[in-house]
Amino acid sequence: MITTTPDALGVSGLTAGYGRFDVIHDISLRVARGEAVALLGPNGAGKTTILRAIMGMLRHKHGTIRIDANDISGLPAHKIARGHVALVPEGRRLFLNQTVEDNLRLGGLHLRGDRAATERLLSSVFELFPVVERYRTRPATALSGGEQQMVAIGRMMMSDPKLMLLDEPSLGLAPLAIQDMARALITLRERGQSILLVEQRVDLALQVCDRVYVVNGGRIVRESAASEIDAAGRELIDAYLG
Ligand SMILES: Nc1ncnc2c1ncn2[C@@H]1O[C@H](COP(=O)(O)OP(=O)(O)OP(=O)(O)O)[C@@H](O)[C@H]1O
Repeated sequence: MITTTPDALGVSGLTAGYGRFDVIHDISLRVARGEAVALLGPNGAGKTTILRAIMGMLRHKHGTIRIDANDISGLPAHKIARGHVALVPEGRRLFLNQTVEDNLRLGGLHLRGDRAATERLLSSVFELFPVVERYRTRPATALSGGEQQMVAIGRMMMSDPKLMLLDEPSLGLAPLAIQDMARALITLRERGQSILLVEQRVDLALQVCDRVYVVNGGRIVRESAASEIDAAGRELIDAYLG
């Protein structure tokens, strides 16, 4: 008997927008289990809107969203966040006056005090980001942008999600911090984490991801395996990104 593993994410025919205006149209995409996939596209293309619709933060008009074969299309955002999907939003949104550790523990609230599970997840964050462990008692505001991004990714890891969504994690970071973050994402993927990454930096997306979708004008206009993107393909993507 052939058994197929369900995709971590399957989006089909998704149309959504703000008020009466549709911003994304008939979006279909998938992230296989353990795969890292990028959404590339210019400003205003609709990438963040796709992430918001997946998270249930935005009601969609048409289409279905499946996580691990479960249809989550109608679920409210707080149910989708609970163990299904975690989002690192653009700008990170940490509680800057709280300690690094408190920010991380907030990501594990759904564990409802299960100490063993919380400590296991905290250890895996500290293993990936030793600097986060070193600064665990400091207020988040005392950390650099790159370190704060690590805390934001760590907070997402604390919810042990089936799928991680990241919205432009490289934004505003220095080149060295971007490289650190890329390495962390590659390690997460190697650990089997499924990832959907919104990026404007094509080099970062190709370094981290197995596949890319190009979004333009609210539609998917191209899909490629990262390994198949040669110089000409790269030029085409750069042209879309302006
Ligand atoms: N809350 C909102 N209300 C109305 N329109 C919105 C809202 N948020 C975004 N839009 C519009 O939806 C379109 C897509 O925006 P979106 O943020 O999804 O694009 P993006 O590809 O993520 O771009 P960026 O890289 O600039 O974040 C834009 O035209 C934007 O002006």
